[in-house]
Amino acid sequence: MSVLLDISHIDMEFPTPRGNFTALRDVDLKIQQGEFVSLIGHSGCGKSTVLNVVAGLYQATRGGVILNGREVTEPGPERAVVFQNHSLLPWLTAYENVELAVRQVFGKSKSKAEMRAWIEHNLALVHMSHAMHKRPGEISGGMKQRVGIARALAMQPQVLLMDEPFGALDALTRAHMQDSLMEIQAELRNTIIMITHDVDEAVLLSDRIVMMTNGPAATIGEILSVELERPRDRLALADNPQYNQYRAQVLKFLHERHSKPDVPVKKKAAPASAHATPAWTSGHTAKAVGDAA
Ligand SMILES: Nc1ncnc2c1ncn2[C@@H]1O[C@H](COP(=O)(O)OP(=O)(O)OP(=O)(O)O)[C@@H](O)[C@H]1O
Repeated sequence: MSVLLDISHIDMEFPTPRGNFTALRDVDLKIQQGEFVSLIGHSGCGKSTVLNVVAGLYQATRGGVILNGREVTEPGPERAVVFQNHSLLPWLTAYENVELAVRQVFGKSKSKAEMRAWIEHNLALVHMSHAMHKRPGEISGGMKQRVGIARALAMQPQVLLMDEPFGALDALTRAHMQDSLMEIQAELRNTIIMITHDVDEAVLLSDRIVMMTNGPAATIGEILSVELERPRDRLALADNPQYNQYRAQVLKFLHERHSKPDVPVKKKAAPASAHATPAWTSGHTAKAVGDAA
């Protein structure tokens, strides 16, 4: 396997009224084609910042990102993003929401019939064929998130970036979505970077778990390779000693070596320099974070 994505020695500083705040220091990570990588760490450590730099929404202060030999300087459809909260257009059906993205990417290269087949194929992948003509207001939260994932997949991105994609879902729906994502990844061999706070989710889904230290100047503390056979079955894994050992390793990192006292939570504002969220991102970036600044 070859390196698809090279996150090379990234520093990220944000200007604040009290001077520059260093969110990331020397984050360095090489990701292979077809790998599933999770980022885990305490709230406010800088996971979303890493993802936003890869998405091209932020420019790193130092270092950079190379995708397939080309430097990332702005957002692009080869890096589709799925955020925690879907951002479907409420007046369009599920089909039309996916169609919008497909037209942007394939409007010139696919015929109308090819586009229709492609949209239907991607909605089928996330088990949404039965509800593709419904509007977001008529479907559940999990279904909306499925449509967001279908929309991202339909762009055939080289990398799928997921920022807590299942964080807003109830436990059962979340488990279904995790299973669907594993099935899709087994079929398409997508390269995925996913932020999660959920240790079980990280171990279940990942090839590698990247554990981040607390900020300011957060960096990669440890990387755990998860060598559990695929396909993975959540019920069978519950009694698997290796699974439980991986789980314990991540918990130890988070709660012993890099524990964090509770901090007040405040809303994060997008910096003036950040690019506007483009149509190929799903959901929104503004969410509560522990502010270490
Ligand atoms: N636009 C910004 N301007 C100033 N500071 C920012 C900005 N975006 C993030 N930060 C700060 O950078 C640090 C990392 O934030 P980030 O959102 O990347 O953390 P996170 O690990 O994704 O958090 P969470 O798990 O809560 O989503 C935090 O201290 C945050 O307050």
